Amino acid sequence: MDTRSASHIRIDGVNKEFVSGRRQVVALQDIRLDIPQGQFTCLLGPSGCGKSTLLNAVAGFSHPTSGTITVDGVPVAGPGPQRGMVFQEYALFPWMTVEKNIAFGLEIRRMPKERIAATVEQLLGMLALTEFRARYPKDLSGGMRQRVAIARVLALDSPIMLMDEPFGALDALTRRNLQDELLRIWMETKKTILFVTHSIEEAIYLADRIVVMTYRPGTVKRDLIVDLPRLRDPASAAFNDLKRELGQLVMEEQQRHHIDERRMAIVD
Ligand SMILES: Nc1ncnc2c1ncn2[C@@H]1O[C@H](COP(=O)(O)OP(=O)(O)OP(=O)(O)O)[C@@H](O)[C@H]1O
Repeated sequence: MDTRSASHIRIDGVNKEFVSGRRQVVALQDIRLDIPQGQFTCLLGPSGCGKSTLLNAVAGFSHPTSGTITVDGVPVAGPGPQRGMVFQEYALFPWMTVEKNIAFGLEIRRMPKERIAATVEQLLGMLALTEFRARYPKDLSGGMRQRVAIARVLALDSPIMLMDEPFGALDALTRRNLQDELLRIWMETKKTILFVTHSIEEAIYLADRIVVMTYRPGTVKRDLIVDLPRLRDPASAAFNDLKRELGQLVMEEQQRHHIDERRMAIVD
């Protein structure tokens, strides 16, 4: 797979405001992040701190109110082939089989049939889906559906993968299996990954770097490098030290969230 193309993300002074009714929400305020090629970065924080807003802006689905986002120096003006997105809800076509779902993006790109077949074959193997190739999404477990969603993005060979709580709806065991698969794929392909989660453990297990965000306005509260060797052991002392430190930071923001909700209930 070609991973040499564009994949350095630069987020420079990004602000995003939403107006809903009488209220103005500052979802992002002055976000500055430089994400080098091949880095696995997790955006961590409680609900409402702007993680999805930032990811959607990098994807090009929505535009910042001000500031710029570039990929290898080129401003993001909309969705683009170098940025693949995996959502929490597996965005599969229910009327297509597993292999058709994986092939779809390649057919749109008019890739030659033999190359599509070879790519689909490789991905079915990589994600342990070969024996489920003829099934429809409704006949798959949540974990398998998410595997198909990941395979679909990998098929397009985007050098950047944007993942919005992709394992949030899965049970603990399936989640850990998919985390391990994602790590293996990332090590093989060296894609740049920007991954949203509100799970502290998931962030420490996966990331090279964790960016903790504040609740309203969404700013960078802490930006740290995780230098524990992989595969990481959630039972180790170093893992738990970091978990405690991050837990404290996230808790502070969660409390601000609760206070804000109570205040709004009184105002309403
Ligand atoms: N389209 C919108 N219109 C108005 N406000 C919005 C809109 N999208 C997001 N917001 C607000 O912006 C803030 C950030 O939302 P966002 O969804 O990015 O947070 P998040 O950290 O991803 O939370 P979650 O984990 O719940 O998805 C929230 O206060 C949210 O209510």
